[in-house]
Amino acid sequence: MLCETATMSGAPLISARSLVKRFGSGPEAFTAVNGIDIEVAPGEAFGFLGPNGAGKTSTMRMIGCVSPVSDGELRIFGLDAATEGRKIRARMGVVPQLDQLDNELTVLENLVIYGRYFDLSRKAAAAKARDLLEFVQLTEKSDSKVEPLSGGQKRRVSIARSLINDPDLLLLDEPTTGLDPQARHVLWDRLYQLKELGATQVITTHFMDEAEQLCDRLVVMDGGVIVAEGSPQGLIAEHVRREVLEVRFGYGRNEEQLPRLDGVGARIEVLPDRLLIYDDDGDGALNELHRREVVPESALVRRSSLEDVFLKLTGRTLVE
Ligand SMILES: Nc1ncnc2c1ncn2[C@@H]1O[C@H](COP(=O)(O)OP(=O)(O)OP(=O)(O)O)[C@@H](O)[C@H]1O
Repeated sequence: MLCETATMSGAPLISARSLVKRFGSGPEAFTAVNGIDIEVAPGEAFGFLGPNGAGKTSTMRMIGCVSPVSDGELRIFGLDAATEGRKIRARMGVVPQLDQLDNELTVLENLVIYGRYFDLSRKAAAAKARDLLEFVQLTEKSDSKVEPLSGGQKRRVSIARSLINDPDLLLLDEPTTGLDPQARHVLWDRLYQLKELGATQVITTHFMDEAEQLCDRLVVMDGGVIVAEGSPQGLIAEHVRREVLEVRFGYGRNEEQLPRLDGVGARIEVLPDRLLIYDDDGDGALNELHRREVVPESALVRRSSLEDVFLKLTGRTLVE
């Protein structure tokens, strides 16, 4: 097995209480994470979803024990992150937002050298590295330099590298940012496979589809605080209706349609480029538009998503 999750009699793997990250001091101080509480159970895929600047990376860096906690308590594997960072880091795998691979070395060498940091013998590190490259489907690139690899391949090397110490916890910061759709799907597949093998994953993302695909449970962050928490489907059921009818009447001309739409759907959200009409029966809402002889430029019924949850909770879209 690639990852064996620590089972600690049901104790959370990560537990944060009133966690704060402050940058600077005095009147110049900026609070990036403002008193969040989280718990991550062994085997869980846990996500931080939020727009740029929400505080996801700052939180992740505290969990990764590379950025000190400013206030509150953070325990990982039952250990205090403030004092036991070294022990915690030894049991974690980290895939940072930007790949930190050595372009001059081969793919295999990158993994072997990393394994040496964890006191693996060269032979053991090489054997482990080969297993991991097979897992991320890059065996044929083992002896290639990293430099010419595609973004998706580099990401997979980073994932393989993060697993070299058989981590009990894997931290993935924006794992698919900058990748094309096909590379994203390959990566999702590998992460899903890891989860099946029992790995505990903490993922930050500003892609709602990624959060829906990968996370068992997530917190939605905005402005350094948690605005919602639950499973992707649970959050959608709690905060928005099952379906959305998206209609466009022309940029900037959507709001003026509202009087004609009174009573259509359960709730209407106005965006500059479209109206979102939430209802458990999107086709029913569309039929009602037809009955009223309201003819938009375009109309589309889709399933509600985490993007809709975010919009409802903050009044903003995730990617603005
Ligand atoms: N070293 C730092 N010094 C001062 N401010 C910082 C520092 N690092 C982050 N910040 C600020 O803290 C806030 C949260 O940043 P953070 O990187 O945690 O957000 P994020 O949710 O990960 O966003 P992104 O999706 O862009 O990575 C931002 O306003 C950012 O400018």
